[in-house]
Amino acid sequence: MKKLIFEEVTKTFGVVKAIDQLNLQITEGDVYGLLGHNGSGKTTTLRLLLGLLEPDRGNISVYGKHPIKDGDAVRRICGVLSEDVGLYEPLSVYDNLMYYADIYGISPIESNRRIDELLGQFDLSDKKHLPVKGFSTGMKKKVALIRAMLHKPRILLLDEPTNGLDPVSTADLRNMLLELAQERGTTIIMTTHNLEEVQKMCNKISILRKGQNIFTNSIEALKDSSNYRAHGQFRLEKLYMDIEKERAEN
Ligand SMILES: Nc1ncnc2c1ncn2[C@@H]1O[C@H](COP(=O)(O)OP(=O)(O)OP(=O)(O)O)[C@@H](O)[C@H]1O
Repeated sequence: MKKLIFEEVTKTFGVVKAIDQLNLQITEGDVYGLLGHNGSGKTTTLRLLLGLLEPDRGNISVYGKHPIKDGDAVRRICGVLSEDVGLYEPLSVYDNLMYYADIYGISPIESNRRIDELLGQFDLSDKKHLPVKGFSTGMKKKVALIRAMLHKPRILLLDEPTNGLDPVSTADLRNMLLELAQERGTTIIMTTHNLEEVQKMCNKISILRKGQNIFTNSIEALKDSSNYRAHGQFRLEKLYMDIEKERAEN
């Protein structure tokens, strides 16, 4: 099994230590939730993984590749949904997607096939030729998700993927991502504050605090533990609150 590995990684911005001796291991096919308060280092972790930032210390390996030295190769196997969706607003959905398909080096025939397939899955087929400008937040997010998936990446990095999506779209996205992980072995790493969704979607989580990994476990193991139950059911929210409270007291 291929792995994404962070070993004792540190990244500072001036006096701010955004990532502090971070250790993380993510296995191919994991649907991995990166949790933590605002400013705990989640987005910085994703940017380091993509080679968009260089660590001050420590090692990062993405399926055996170095994000800085092998930056292009790493970014080719990654699909990214960033917090700011970054679409060209005056262009249509189709033109936005074709622009990126071309950057990814996908042939026009394959691009058209893939765009139609994904637009269908995201229930956006009838919006194909409309400019993105008038779209709702959730619709723009869907277009950005399609863009991230166009080149069938082996790793999907999703910053707050369900933010702005309605419940039906959230459930559709969850099913689509789980299918990708289970059938294609796509690794999915998501940062989110939506703990209920993490509990439904992820098989493993880490909680970051001040740039450190303060807790890692599988959802399966957590469900078996009796410590984090409310009304007899496992509640990730309870675990999160307990851990944050414990840390704040120490
Ligand atoms: N380019 C930058 N320049 C200066 N400081 C930065 C930069 N990027 C991140 N930081 C700082 O690093 C810390 C971690 O930020 P990061 O964006 O990784 O947190 P986060 O966990 O993603 O937060 P959120 O949940 O709010 O998105 C914060 O203190 C932030 O202010």
